[in-house]
Amino acid sequence: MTHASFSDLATLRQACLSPCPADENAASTVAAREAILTKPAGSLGRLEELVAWLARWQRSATPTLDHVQCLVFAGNHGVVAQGVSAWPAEVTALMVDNFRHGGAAINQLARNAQAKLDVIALEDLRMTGDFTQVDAMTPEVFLRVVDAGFNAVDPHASLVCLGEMGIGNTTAAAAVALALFGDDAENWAGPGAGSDQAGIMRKISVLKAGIARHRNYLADPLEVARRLGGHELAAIMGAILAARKHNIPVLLDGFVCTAASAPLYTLHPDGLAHCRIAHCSAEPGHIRLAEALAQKPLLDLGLRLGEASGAALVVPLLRAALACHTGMHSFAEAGIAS
Ligand SMILES: Cc1cc2ncn([C@H]3O[C@H](COP(=O)(O)O)[C@@H](O)[C@H]3O)c2cc1C
Ligand SMILES: O=C(O)c1cccnc1
Repeated sequence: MTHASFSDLATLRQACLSPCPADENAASTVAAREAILTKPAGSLGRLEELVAWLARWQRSATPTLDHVQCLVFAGNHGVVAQGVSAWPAEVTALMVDNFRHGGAAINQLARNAQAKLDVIALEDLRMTGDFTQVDAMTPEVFLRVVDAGFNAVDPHASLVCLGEMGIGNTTAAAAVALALFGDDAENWAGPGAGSDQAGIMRKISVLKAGIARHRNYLADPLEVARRLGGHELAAIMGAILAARKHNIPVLLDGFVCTAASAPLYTLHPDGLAHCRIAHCSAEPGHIRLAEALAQKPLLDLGLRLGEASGAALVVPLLRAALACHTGMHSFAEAGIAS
């Protein structure tokens, strides 16, 4: 039995508007040690910044990666009825089974990262409402899935990798991005899991119809998430809030995961400071979305999968960064005049 964390939208909004501050002391202790290690200053590039980021959000000058949790949320989307995915909605449940039997890409990548994989199927994989016709979620369902995401985070994790599975969710993600950041629907619509040009054109029409239908409510990022998003996207938002509360840094995966996180940034500019975008998805809107969140994705490998695959791939990189930081000798220890 999980406990309810957000009893109403006002409580959730308050949590989003008051993210706890970083531990800058831990980050500066790490930076001070970085400066005396046997290398030219700054020569490990972003690896140095990543160790400081871990320290800042774990609130420890000696960050660890002992307990890495990969958390994949699954949900189904009513908007699939509009022909926006190359795949039928049934594939969501089949992939959840595949995750449970160890057969998906994320099973291999999580094991490779020495991470625990938790898969949460939301609302028994019932569909959201088709956002061209109705709200994707009622306030009750929205709060329930945000809660499910919040409660899925292991409070003892050293790092959480977030990801998703949900046929049709690149359309929900694009709708959220379009509502929050504007621009043309064409710039947020991509092939997702393999839509052809005709499928992308349908997606663009669906995005425009969704924005038109909900236009009077889109100034509020929580309404954007509730009306246009999805169960797994809302759960990702809840997980990000929980991670902040439990001092856990977060790796966001690709386009869908980043779009899910975006309402927290528009509600508070510091709301995603404990999160890093792990990689730049091949989904064309992702780089634009990362820029809107003032982030630079860590890897760019042309992945377009989701499932937390890109996030899990960054874990070995973080282990490498930590190994240098903790294992290297100082100039004094090595007898090198600096
Ligand atoms: C077999 C399979 C495995 C997947 N794993 C992740 N996705 C990814 O593709 C889906 C989104 O694309 P769209 O919006 O075009 O439906 C999501 O489930 C996402 O996680 C998959 C998709 C498929 C088909
Ligand atoms: O980057 C993503 O999140 C993505 C891309 C394609 C399909 N599903 C997810």
